[in-house]
This record gives sequence, C-alpha cells and structure tokens, in this order.
Amino acid sequence: PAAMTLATAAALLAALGGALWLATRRFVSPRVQRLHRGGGPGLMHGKTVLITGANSGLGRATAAELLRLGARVIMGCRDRARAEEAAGQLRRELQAEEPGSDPGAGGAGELVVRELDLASLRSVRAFCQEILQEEPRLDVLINNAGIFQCPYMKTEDGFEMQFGVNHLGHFLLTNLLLGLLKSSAPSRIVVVSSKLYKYGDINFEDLNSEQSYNKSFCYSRSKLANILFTRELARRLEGTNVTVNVLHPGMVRTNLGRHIHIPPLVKPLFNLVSWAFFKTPVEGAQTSIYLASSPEVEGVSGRYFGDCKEEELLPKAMDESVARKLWDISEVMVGMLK
Ligand SMILES: NC(=O)C1=CN([C@@H]2O[C@H](COP(=O)(O)OP(=O)(O)OC[C@H]3O[C@@H](n4cnc5c(N)ncnc54)[C@H](OP(=O)(O)O)[C@@H]3O)[C@@H](O)[C@H]2O)C=CC1
Ligand SMILES: CC1=C(/C=C/C(C)=C/C=C/C(C)=C/C=O)C(C)(C)CCC1
Repeated sequence: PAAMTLATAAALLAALGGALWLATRRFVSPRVQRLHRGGGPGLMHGKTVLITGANSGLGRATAAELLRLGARVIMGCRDRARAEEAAGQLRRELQAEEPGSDPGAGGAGELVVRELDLASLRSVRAFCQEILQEEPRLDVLINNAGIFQCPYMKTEDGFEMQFGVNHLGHFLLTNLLLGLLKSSAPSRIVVVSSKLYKYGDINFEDLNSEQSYNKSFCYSRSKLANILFTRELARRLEGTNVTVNVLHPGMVRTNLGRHIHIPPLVKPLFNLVSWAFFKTPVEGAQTSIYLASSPEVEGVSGRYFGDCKEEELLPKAMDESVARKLWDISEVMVGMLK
C-alpha cells in the first residue's frame, strides 16, 4: 500500500507539473512579439494592402494587425459569406479596442471584401480587373492563401489543386498586379511559404501529379515553388523599388489541417498537443506583418524569413536555373504567353 500511495502521488505530481508547464508556455512566456519597431498606430496609414485568404488563420490575423496600423485592407477570398463574416468580426473587434474609430468610414483603417478563387484562372483575372479598375494604388500584396494535403483534386483549369492554388494562382495574380505595384512604389510583395519546402522537388515532368500523387510531397513542392518564384521575381524587379520576400510562419493552429483525418477518439489529444505546441494565429502572423510594414526591411528583397529574422535556404531553393525554368513553364500554364 505504501508503494501504491507513492506511485499515485508521483503520477499526480507529474500530471500537475505537466499542466503547469503547458500553462506557462501558453500564458506566461512572451511568445507574442510585437515587432513593428519604429512604427506607431499610423504606420500603414494611406497604404493599401491586399491579402489572399484573409478570412481565416494567418491571413485574418495579418489583416487585423495591418488594419490597426491604419491600412486599407482588401481581403481576397473565395467564399464571400465566410469573408463578410470575418470582416464583420474584425470591424467589431477593432471598434471594441478603439471605441472612437469606425473602420468602415476611413478611420483607423478600412476593410474591403473581394471575391478571389485561386483555383480558377478566370476568377483571378476577373479579380485583378476589378482591382485595377477600382484601386488607384497597391502598396503591399500578401500571397497568403493556401491549401494543405487535400485528396487528389484539380482546379478549374486542370492543375493539381495544391500546386494550382499555392503556386500558379498566386503566380498569375502577382503578374497581373505588377503594374499597379510598380506605379505605387516603393511597394512590397510578401509570400507565405513553409519550412516543409525542404521535402519538395520541382519534378517538371509531372507538375500535375498525373503519374502519381503524394499529398505531402505536392504540398512541399508548392511551397518550394513559392520560394523559387520569390527569388526569380526579386531578380526581375531589381531597380523598380518593388521588393518581394518569402517567409515560413512556424507551426500555427489554424484551419489548414482540415484535410488531415484524425479519428474522433484521439481528436482531443491532438487538440491538446496543438494548443500546447503550435503558435496562435497572431503569433504566426508576426513575420507577415513585419515584412509588410516594418521600416527595417525597406529595400530588402529576395530573402527568406522566419520569426522576423532572415534565415538560410537549402541550395535547391536558391537554384537560379530551376527558378527560371519554373517561371517560364508557369507563364505557359496560366496562359500569360497567349
Ligand atoms: N498553419 C501552419 O502551421 C502553417 C501555414 N502555412 C501557410 O500559411 C498560409 C495560411 O494558412 P493558414 O492560415 O494556416 O490556413 P487557413 O486554412 O486557416 O487559411 C487558408 C486561407 O486560404 C484560403 N484558400 C484556400 N484555397 C483557396 C482558393 N482556392 N482561393 C482563395 N483562397 C483560398 C482559405 O479560404 P477558406 O477559408 O474559404 O477555405 C483560407 O482563407 C498558407 O499558405 C499555408 O501554406 C505555412 C506553414 C505552416
Ligand atoms: C488545429 C488542429 C490541427 C491543425 C493542423 C495544422 C494547422 C497543421 C499545420 C500544418 C503545417 C505545419 C503546415 C506547414 O506548412 C490538427 C492537428 C489537424 C488537429 C487538431 C487541431
């Protein structure tokens, strides 16, 4: 009985210790850095920012912060209802923080919803036409939307979904908006990639994964494509005062994992683990916000960032000839050369 009591006490102590450690990680440690040093609430005043996938996760958190900094934020989203709901919430949040301001009326910032489905080149073109007609300037473009490890699916134009949305849709979008970004210079493009790029390769023979489909590999490949795109674009934009940088946000608790199947019985465990170890969307969005707004990165282009610091890339993400070839093939795939 003495041994039993001892074991029970030890187990209880371990559980208590574990819980305390988790709570400390989540609530006490200063994981949220506010990184826009040198800038105050008006840092983004008069600037227009376009964020793809701004109704959820990192995009939503990025929109909220840039709105606080005074930007006019355009949310490029595929589902108008979901986007309007997120926009309404954001406006209410901001008003609760600053009761005097009215985000809808040109106060601290302005939020606009526009329909954009990156899985449809027709939608990307229609969206850009609308932007070019209605917006006199575009200071920051944030290519944030993404899809992760979905089952094999094709976009409207027949591309494998992850490559189509994460890379090709954004490729066309950026190219169609380049003129406006150039005429608004100094301006910035921010690309959201992932550390998982390390496991990808650009297999030019089967970019649509028709011969074989591996959902993890295809995600990684699309995120490697994001980096190669950034580097090739930075090279093409030299001397224009339009910069482009790419980042990884770390592991963040968002809706990105929607296609991961987890048996209902172990779901609570996964929830607990993600709650304890993943960043919150606000934490994860810090590098996007930093690259979009900080004076520290003025003029910096073609670099890769994590936690608001520059990081090194694997050689395969710096291969200039692969980057050029991917650019040329992407132009053909999205019909830019027709
Ligand atoms: N969470 C993480 O741990 C990590 C995330 N990332 C990257 O961060 C980015 C943001 O993801 P995150 O916030 O985590 O995930 P979420 O799923 O929360 O947000 C993704 C956003 O992309 C949108 N989207 C998806 N498909 C399309 C499409 N066809 N057209 C337009 N928009 C689309 C979604 O719209 P809807 O809500 O309508 O589905 C949603 O708004 C992605 O690029 C992702 O790869 C990188 C590394 C780690
Ligand atoms: C919130 C949550 C999940 C989220 C998964 C996510 C957000 C995965 C992120 C993937 C990464 C790191 C991609 C890198 O590019 C799970 C585990 C599905 C289930 C439990 C609750």
